[in-house]
Amino acid sequence: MPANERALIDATALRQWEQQAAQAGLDLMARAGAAIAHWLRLHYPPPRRLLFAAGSGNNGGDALIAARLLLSDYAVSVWQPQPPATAAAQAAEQQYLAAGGRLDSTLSALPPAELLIDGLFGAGLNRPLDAGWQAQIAALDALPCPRVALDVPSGLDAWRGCVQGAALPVDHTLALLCHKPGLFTADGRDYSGRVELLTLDCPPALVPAAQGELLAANLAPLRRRHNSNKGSFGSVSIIGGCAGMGGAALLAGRAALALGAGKVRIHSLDARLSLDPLWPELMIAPLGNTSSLAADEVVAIGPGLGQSPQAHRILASVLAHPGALLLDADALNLLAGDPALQQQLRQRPRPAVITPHPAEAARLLACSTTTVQQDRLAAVRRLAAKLGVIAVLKGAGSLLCGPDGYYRLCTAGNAALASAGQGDILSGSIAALLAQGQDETSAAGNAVWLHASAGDRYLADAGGPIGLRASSTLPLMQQLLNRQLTGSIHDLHHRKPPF
Ligand SMILES: NC(=O)C1=CN([C@@H]2O[C@H](COP(=O)(O)OP(=O)(O)OC[C@H]3O[C@@H](n4cnc5c(N)ncnc54)[C@H](O)[C@@H]3O)[C@@H](O)[C@H]2O)[C@@H](O)CC1
Ligand SMILES: Nc1ncnc2c1ncn2[C@@H]1O[C@H](COP(=O)(O)OP(=O)(O)O)[C@@H](O)[C@H]1O
Ligand SMILES: [K+]
Repeated sequence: MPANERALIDATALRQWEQQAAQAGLDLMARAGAAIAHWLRLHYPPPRRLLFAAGSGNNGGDALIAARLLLSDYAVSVWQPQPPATAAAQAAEQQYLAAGGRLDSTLSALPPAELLIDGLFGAGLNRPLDAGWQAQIAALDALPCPRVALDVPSGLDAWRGCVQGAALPVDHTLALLCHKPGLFTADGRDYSGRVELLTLDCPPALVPAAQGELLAANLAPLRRRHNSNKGSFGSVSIIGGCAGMGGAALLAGRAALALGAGKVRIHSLDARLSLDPLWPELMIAPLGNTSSLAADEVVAIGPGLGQSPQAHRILASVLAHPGALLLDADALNLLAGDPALQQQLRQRPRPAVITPHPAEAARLLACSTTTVQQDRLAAVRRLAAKLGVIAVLKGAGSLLCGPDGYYRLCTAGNAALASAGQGDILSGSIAALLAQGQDETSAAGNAVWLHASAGDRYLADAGGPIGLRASSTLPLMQQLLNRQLTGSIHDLHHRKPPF
């Protein structure tokens, strides 16, 4: 996807964009209606019985314009529960009626349709749907035909990805002008189906600066020269693995090795953990003091760390590590409980990476997990600003954000990754990419993408999301990474790839 099509624009900037386009004489609703009609002709060619649901806002206006353009070739019905409330939607209604279209306010009175086009609510949904609307959504949901949402599935918050009372799950969503983050995070993926962007060919001069983007991987910088050795790919120290939680540190360590770190050492809080028999390449040492850490090594602290006084002490001293630093799991829980540690983190010259899941994020922000999940973007921005870090808010539609508020949203991944130990895999993977010289933003973004995409590969191969163990994610990630690099390696040698 080209970079400009990955842009994410906040609600306020989108409104301004809309106004500036209107001032420049661009009729965005006409363009949206035409693009929607074109898309429908291509994907659901005539003859067909189409049912448009047209709401009172501009989302309904888009539906009415598309309906008018398709009147001649399709059997078109329009369900309009309320009259249009904006001037643009009123004009669209007039044109539709003038072209011979019919409107109906009773859904049950309409003939059965072969395709439902949902233009009830779009990006302007601004409060939860009441019981009456929820019943209308349920009635639409009961229709036995495929559905296409215009801009956003009705009832889904375009910006936060939360269902507002009820939402209509669809097969396709046609995002208009730009992608909306709510299509991909929180509940978004469960409702939006396959998302396609209709850019409406807006002249680049009118396009505002983006506040975020859909995450894309850039793994080419990880390609390797023949003339390299393990020292070329950095060292990682994983600090964690207290009694009963050694597996977390081992998973993180294995991930760091699998994703290409030159050397990986686990500093375990449990002296009994001295060897990983399946991965003997991992060096395991009991936790000494942090003076044994080299300044240029990558430190990942947290997997299986526990919250003992010893864990607290080691975290306090590791925050002074001058090299790259990643905090996960119990390191984040300790951080949440101690403002002095937070202050230390903020003062680091080199910003750390933190990888909270929603419950850890809630502890760090002193709010509930529900509050985090109701506005994941606001939460990740607050975390990054409050702690001066690169924050990764994990979960469906992982979000990455730096202290400047610019964010990236991962559209890959699925519930196959909702299994124990996957967070440890992600931590070790980020550490591996940091060790190979990627900066914090790139390492976190690339590792999140590889991890989520490995989950998608599993889903496709296994036919479903059940049964992916954290350990089994590693070979999938390794393969994805190597395949991404292959092109660059062959470019390097000016040879045609053999496959
Ligand atoms: N942003 C843009 O530049 C463009 C926007 N367009 C369309 O315009 C849409 C946004 O239009 P609007 O801002 O008019 O908003 P919508 O059409 O999404 O709907 C808002 C209307 O529903 C009402 N409403 C909101 N929440 C409600 C609730 N819970 N219960 C009952 N009523 C509720 C509002 O008061 C308003 O009347 C986009 O989604 C897109 O389809 C396109 O026409 C093209 C370009
Ligand atoms: N439903 C989901 N969709 C996409 N990614 C998910 C989903 N559930 C979990 N993940 C990913 O799996 C990982 C789980 O991490 P975490 O919750 O810390 O697990 P653990 O504590 O068991 O290691 C994160 O990278 C998260 O983004
Ligand atoms: K809609």
